Amino acid sequence: MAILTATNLVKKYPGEDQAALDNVSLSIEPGEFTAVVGPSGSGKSTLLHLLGGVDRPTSGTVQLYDTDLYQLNETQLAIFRRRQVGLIYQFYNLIPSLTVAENITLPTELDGKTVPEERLNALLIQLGLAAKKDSLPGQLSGGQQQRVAIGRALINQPAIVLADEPTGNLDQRNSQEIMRLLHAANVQQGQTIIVITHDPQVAAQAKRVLTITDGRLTEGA
Ligand SMILES: Nc1ncnc2c1ncn2[C@@H]1O[C@H](COP(=O)(O)OP(=O)(O)OP(=O)(O)O)[C@@H](O)[C@H]1O
Repeated sequence: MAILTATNLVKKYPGEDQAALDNVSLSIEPGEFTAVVGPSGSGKSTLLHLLGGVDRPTSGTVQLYDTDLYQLNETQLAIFRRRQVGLIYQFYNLIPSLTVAENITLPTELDGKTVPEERLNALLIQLGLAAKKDSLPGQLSGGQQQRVAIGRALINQPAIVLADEPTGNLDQRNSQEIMRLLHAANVQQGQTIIVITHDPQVAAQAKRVLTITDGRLTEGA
């Protein structure tokens, strides 16, 4: 059974004549590792945001397990997203005044829960950030900041991880490290991962590739 099903998704932004997403349907199986490629402006980020409950479609549905995302009200959707969706962005989106540990544990804290110290420490070791636990994002390299963002995305063990150009701002060595961590989450935790990328080397590492052109989705590169 699919973990994520999008049906006839249309997204028209106000004031735009053309739909950013034009009737996109898509089914993702649990544990899939999927890359989404396509030209700039073709609708990749729009699709990712709709799959993750970040924005609302003009029409169409997104179902994660048996929850119809856009039947939820804003509060329900925010809670669902925090628990079930891990989001990773090109420019990390960390909170500058919080330490590495605080950034990573934020989604759990927002749920009124505490991350056990052993789990946090194990994750920091896995991310290669043990020595940076109390550092602020401004004291880290880009690759380190992205690893913090991965920790934050994984801390609640979400059903799906959505990454929008996670390696777009990184050199090849750091890109490889980010991909290694995403693959580890995929293989070891069985997490379902969707990555937007412009990098053919990153797309080549995915089991499935989807292409968006002018808001329309096709299977394959
Ligand atoms: N908030 C918005 N308001 C109006 N138009 C938008 C908005 N966000 C995106 N668009 C438009 O929707 C279309 C798809 O944008 P989107 O960001 O999804 O593309 P993309 O494939 O992710 O591009 P890139 O690879 O450059 O990040 C573009 O024409 C863009 O200008």
